[in-house]
Amino acid sequence: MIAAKNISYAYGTKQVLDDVSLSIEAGTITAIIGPNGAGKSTLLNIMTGAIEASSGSILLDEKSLKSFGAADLACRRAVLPQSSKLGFNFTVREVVEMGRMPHLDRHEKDSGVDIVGLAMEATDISALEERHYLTLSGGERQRVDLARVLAQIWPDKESGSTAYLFLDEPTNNLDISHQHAVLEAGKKMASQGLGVCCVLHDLNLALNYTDCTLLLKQGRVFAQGKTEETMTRKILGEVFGVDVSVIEHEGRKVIATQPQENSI
Ligand SMILES: Nc1ncnc2c1ncn2[C@@H]1O[C@H](COP(=O)(O)OP(=O)(O)OP(=O)(O)O)[C@@H](O)[C@H]1O
Repeated sequence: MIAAKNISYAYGTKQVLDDVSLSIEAGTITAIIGPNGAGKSTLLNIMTGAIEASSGSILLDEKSLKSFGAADLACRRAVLPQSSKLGFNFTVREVVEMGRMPHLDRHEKDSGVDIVGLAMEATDISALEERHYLTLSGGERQRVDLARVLAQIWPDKESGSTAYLFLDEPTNNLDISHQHAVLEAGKKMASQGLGVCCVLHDLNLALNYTDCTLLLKQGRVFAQGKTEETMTRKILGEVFGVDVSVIEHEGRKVIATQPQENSI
């Protein structure tokens, strides 16, 4: 389990997280949702060790995240940031291969499994393998970045330890079919034992694909628990200031929204 315990954080004098706790369990997919500026990305950055909390702690298998070296941590958790910072013109395969770099000096046994190829298949980019990353569209780049982080923590039965996947708005720039494909890939990784945590703005994707949800409002936990129990008309209405209906349609739950008067 990776757990954030009583996390608070301020940028200078601006308090953006206040006493937030969240556990990501192996085999589950968790959504972090909330309005713009609620602190979702900041929480993700703290949980992955990119920034340090002002107070509180992050525990990975009950040990402080700070006690893990960079190489060990890279094999235990992968992070898809909101936007890629890759500036060099590598090919798609080279970018995805970068995800395997943390494993190279761990004397990884050559199992004959082409993890890079599998990660490309999972994100539907195999046909782009030889293309140069900087020539791709925004959505294609997003899928290549996802393949790179999937390759980084691809389920490995022999390692014996759980890995965690953190995705910050992974459906940005993606068409509807690839949005579902990304969440399917996340669910599949969870079903293979990983713990997955995604910041999502699309409430329908969160409702239909995730097991647990944390709703943040102005840096505080407004609600958390099983997705079907937290993503209710009342709670979503209070968090987002919109009128929400949760309806069943052909076996799926659908969230329909309309603005409340003076909602912003
Ligand atoms: N480097 C920074 N310096 C100062 N304030 C920051 C910095 N980064 C983020 N903030 C502020 O912290 C608050 C939380 O930001 P954060 O990016 O965590 O929100 P978010 O919930 O992920 O928002 P969004 O849905 O818009 O991506 C916002 O008010 C933001 O303006």
